[in-house]
Amino acid sequence: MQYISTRGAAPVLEFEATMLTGLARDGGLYLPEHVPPMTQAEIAALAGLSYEEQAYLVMRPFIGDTFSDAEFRDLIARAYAGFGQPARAPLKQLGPNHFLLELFHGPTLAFKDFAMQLIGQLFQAALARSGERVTIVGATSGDTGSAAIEAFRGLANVDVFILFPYGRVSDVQRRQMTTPDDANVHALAIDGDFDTCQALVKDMFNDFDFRDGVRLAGVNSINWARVLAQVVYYFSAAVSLGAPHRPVSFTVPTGNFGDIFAGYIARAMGLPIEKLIVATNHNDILHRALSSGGYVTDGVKPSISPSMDIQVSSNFERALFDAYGRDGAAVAQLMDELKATGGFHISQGALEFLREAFASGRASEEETTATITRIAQQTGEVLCPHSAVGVHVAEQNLSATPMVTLATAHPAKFPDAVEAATGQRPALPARMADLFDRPERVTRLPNDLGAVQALIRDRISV
Ligand SMILES: Cc1ncc(COP(=O)(O)O)c(C=O)c1O
Ligand SMILES: N[C@@H](CCOP(=O)(O)O)C(=O)O
Repeated sequence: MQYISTRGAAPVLEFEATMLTGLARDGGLYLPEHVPPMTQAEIAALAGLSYEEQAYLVMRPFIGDTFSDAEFRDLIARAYAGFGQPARAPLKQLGPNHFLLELFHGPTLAFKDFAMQLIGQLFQAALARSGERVTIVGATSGDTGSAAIEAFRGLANVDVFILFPYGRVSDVQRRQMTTPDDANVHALAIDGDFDTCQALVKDMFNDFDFRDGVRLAGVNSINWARVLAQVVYYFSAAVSLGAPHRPVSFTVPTGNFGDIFAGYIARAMGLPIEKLIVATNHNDILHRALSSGGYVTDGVKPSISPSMDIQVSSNFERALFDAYGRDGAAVAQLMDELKATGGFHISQGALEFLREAFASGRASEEETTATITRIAQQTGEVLCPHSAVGVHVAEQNLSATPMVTLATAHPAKFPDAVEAATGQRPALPARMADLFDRPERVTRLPNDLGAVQALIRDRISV
């Protein structure tokens, strides 16, 4: 299995190098050269298997000979052993044809754990073999950061630097990043928004002296392995609802487009997904782009679903690559235009391609709060604000096809928004009960590439 860049001008890589590289050297994102299909019989055979076995069967064709079969099975088992639910991703019924896929039972209470716990294992195995050390740098709007820290804390051959927007993550999210006391964990509060943090990370990857000097690695969803691990739960949910004999639709609370792009890969592998519905909060660039063809940034507005406060949605580039017939030069031109002018127009042909797979909707702040209130009253399920955005949009798109909405975080990560909607403050799990008593360790930095790079060099003594 070989991986190519969305901008067509970076080396073609095998799985291991793709995973350890993160962003391609031409600024693009890696994708498999061909998506390996699963037959109807292979999909049907997933029903009733453990999540771990489904994960092995779905991901195996993508990893080439990076790991032996036994090693890969073992790494998957280790990755999910710490999840609080035997089903890993339980499916709950919300309404007659509407289901909720709970993805928040991992160690940091968000869907990010599904991928991050696995790539933590894959990195450790690969680095143990090569004897290399890496510097992981990640941008977060709140959840990726804590998931990455949890997956890599305490490892001898990894330093992990997480850039989060100062004052724009919830208190629980911030403390999850600032309270681990491991020497290899570095939480950096940046003056700016998530897009600022993500741009700094990409700039570090595009500075080859720095990149090679510190042996930079990325664990944002620019890393293909992150997307791959998220493909699995689309299969697990769909087969439990009757796939491949019955199609299913998914609504996905969306920011950086990584999670929904994993659904797109599942669909490309042959999973009968009728529609993938992008659900945004009032940072609705993706909804506007799919509605009008204009992808135009207009500044990140804080919301009660802060993890989706994103305007420059990294993984949309992967979808554009397919929509433009895998023409890397065309994608590079769009991305240059985005950087220079803050937007671009999607061609009619590409837009039609995207609309065949994706639909979209948005939820206002009021609609999000009202959805948390109503669903708690009707079903007893307490949604986090991101999941509520998803449920609101899904409800506008219900049909005869079963709809699965992804519940992407635990409500206790966003207690203020949930309390405002339900009158009840959701409790953190017992293992996190002392989160607010632990001392915080964080460095505040301006939006200045040189300052961030200097700090990283200093901390790792390069
Ligand atoms: C809780 C939550 N929901 C939804 C999203 C959006 O997911 P994606 O960025 O993959 O579109 C995020 C951030 O990634 C998140 O943390
Ligand atoms: N919502 C994310 C933003 C980063 O997304 P990623 O999937 O590219 O890591 C977060 O919580 O940090």
